[in-house]
Amino acid sequence: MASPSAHAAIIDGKAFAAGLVTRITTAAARLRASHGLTPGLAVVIVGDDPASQIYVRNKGERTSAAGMRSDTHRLEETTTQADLLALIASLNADSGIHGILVQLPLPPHIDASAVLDAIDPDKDVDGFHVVNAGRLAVGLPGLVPCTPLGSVMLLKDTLGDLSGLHAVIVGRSNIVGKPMAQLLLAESCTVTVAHSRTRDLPTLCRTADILVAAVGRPEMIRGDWIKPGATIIDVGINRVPSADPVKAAEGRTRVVGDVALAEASEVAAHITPVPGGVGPMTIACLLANTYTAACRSAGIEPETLDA
Ligand SMILES: Nc1nc(=O)c2c([nH]1)NC[C@@H]1CN(c3ccc(C(=O)N[C@@H](CCC(=O)O)C(=O)O)cc3)C=[N+]21
Repeated sequence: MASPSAHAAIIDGKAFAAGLVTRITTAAARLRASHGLTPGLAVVIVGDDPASQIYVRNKGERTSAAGMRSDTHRLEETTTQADLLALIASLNADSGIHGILVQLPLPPHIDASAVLDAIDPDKDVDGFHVVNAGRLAVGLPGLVPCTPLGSVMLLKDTLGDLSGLHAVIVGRSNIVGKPMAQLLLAESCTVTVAHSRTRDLPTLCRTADILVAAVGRPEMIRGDWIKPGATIIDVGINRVPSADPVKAAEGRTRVVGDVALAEASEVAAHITPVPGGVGPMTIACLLANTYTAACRSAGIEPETLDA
């Protein structure tokens, strides 16, 4: 069998996230020793979507392991918007809670943006509040959405200075695509945001030095869409039937990204895998934002968490 002509380096998000969590844990311990302050995160989940339950449990365990307070509020699927808003008001007023995360998606009878915008922006560790979106857009300090924040950390660790590089972001969501565009603009990239109406997406993607895939379509981005030597950030987490037909018939699944990893690896210089790439960075950045929010609540300058 012919050996592949080139092979991308895998960007090990899981290892980078582990290092970041260690630095956060150390910084949080120092904050407790110096100021008697323990960062506290409240996670609110409405309903019992199994994937959301796993993610929320995971997050609670990580928060506690980092020496922070973790409260999980599990509400029934039928919870009213008024009850959810009342809980958020009480968490906003709780001085022991520095971060509030309302797990998405919310049930259809609840207006998600009304709920997100009810969170105190200074406790909005997801960075989804309209005030934090505005702060990011104009370059003011605020809280930055975790997935884009973690993705840019990986890019800077891999490439160093990003200035002048052409970044193509596929996906224009408020939680990934748009904030990712703002962060990469702040790094002086030339940024193009593509979406479902973009014409000739493969040709556009081939102009990208940095390609960010955040569309939620399994393996949509193929090897021949990629510029040789590009760096690929795959934000997608898609559950698909197992590659093994026997296991698939038993209902077993696997997780794949928005990028066809094996094909893309033949062309790109660097690529984040799924799993083990951006996902672990999202959780690490949630802890980082909780630490940052706790420091700011007390007027303390957060320690640098850079590698
Ligand atoms: N308010 C809110 N904030 C969120 O940040 C948020 C949310 N709602 N709703 C759900 C999504 C999903 N999400 C993930 C984060 C990390 C992994 C992760 O670490 N995944 C691992 C394991 C993947 C697997 O095997 O399932 C990996 O990529 O390596 C996955 C999913 C955060 N979300």
